[in-house]
Amino acid sequence: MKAIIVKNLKKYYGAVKAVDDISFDVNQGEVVALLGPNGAGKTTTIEILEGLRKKDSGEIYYFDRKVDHIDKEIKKRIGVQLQKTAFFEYLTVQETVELFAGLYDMKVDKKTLKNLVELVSLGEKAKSRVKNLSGGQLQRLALITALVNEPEIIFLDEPTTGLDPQARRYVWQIIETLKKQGKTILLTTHYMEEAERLADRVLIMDHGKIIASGTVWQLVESLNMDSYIEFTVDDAEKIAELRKEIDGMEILEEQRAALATNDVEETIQVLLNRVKQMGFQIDNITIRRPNLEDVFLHLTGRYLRD
Ligand SMILES: Nc1ncnc2c1ncn2[C@@H]1O[C@H](COP(=O)(O)OP(=O)(O)OP(=O)(O)O)[C@@H](O)[C@H]1O
Repeated sequence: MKAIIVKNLKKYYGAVKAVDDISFDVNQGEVVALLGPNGAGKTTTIEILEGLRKKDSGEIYYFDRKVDHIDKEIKKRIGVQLQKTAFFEYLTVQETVELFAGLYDMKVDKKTLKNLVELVSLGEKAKSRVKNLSGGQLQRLALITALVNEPEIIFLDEPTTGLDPQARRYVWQIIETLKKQGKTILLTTHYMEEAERLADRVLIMDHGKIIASGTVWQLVESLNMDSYIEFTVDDAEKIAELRKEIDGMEILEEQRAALATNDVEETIQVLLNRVKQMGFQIDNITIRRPNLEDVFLHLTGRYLRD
């Protein structure tokens, strides 16, 4: 049984095709990431599935049942973390969890409450007021609100946006724990590392469309490139000059470039020879495997991180 099936989903805002005829499914127990830049249509998609926005057209199935609107029955089985959650500053963590449980007509007993706050490592903060929490702690509290009703499917809209690397890793560990518990998770992100680390399957979205999907491995394999050579040049003009000379070279930032290749040795030799002839130097040469960023660049000609 599929947890979710989406067929030909559309949502336009005037001329903006926020979601433009997308189809996908999510298996039970699977973690699927909707990966794409700002404005790709990720939030619109997920909020339609949560019942927070109306679709223009298309079909949605939950647990193999076609649903025309997201009814109570479904809402009991899904957990929702919005991109931004507003909390009451003067409530404590514990009171906030109780409040959210109340929205589901549920009362959380002491044990469940303890389990929830400990899952997101807020045990010591249970009696602290929301206004005294850090950004990372608030984000973890927002995660709890998606879990209070013990859902089978969890929607996470950009669960780590704005967090520092350490706080981000913390949230990733929690999501991995939920995955181990067998939860089905659909998350949105514009961080390729997040999709690479958490997702069983990635749906790459751009301009309202799913432009590629598969496991990270499948997506990266589709590039047909073994390696990327990256290097820096201490002069932005020279890097542009070099790009004209070398096929397949991409400028990453002003002074950094990447070159896709299936033959590292030969490509490095060609590169070094050319650079020598042109009379300058390259530094910081690294060789790495292709990643989702390269896939996005290959498909759209743009960088995901921009
Ligand atoms: N309520 C709305 N009214 C008009 N346009 C909207 C509305 N909501 C979203 N859009 C537009 O639809 C497009 C998709 O937006 P959406 O928020 O779904 O993208 P996203 O991929 O989630 O991006 P982000 O990461 O910034 O949230 C954008 O062009 C956005 O401006």
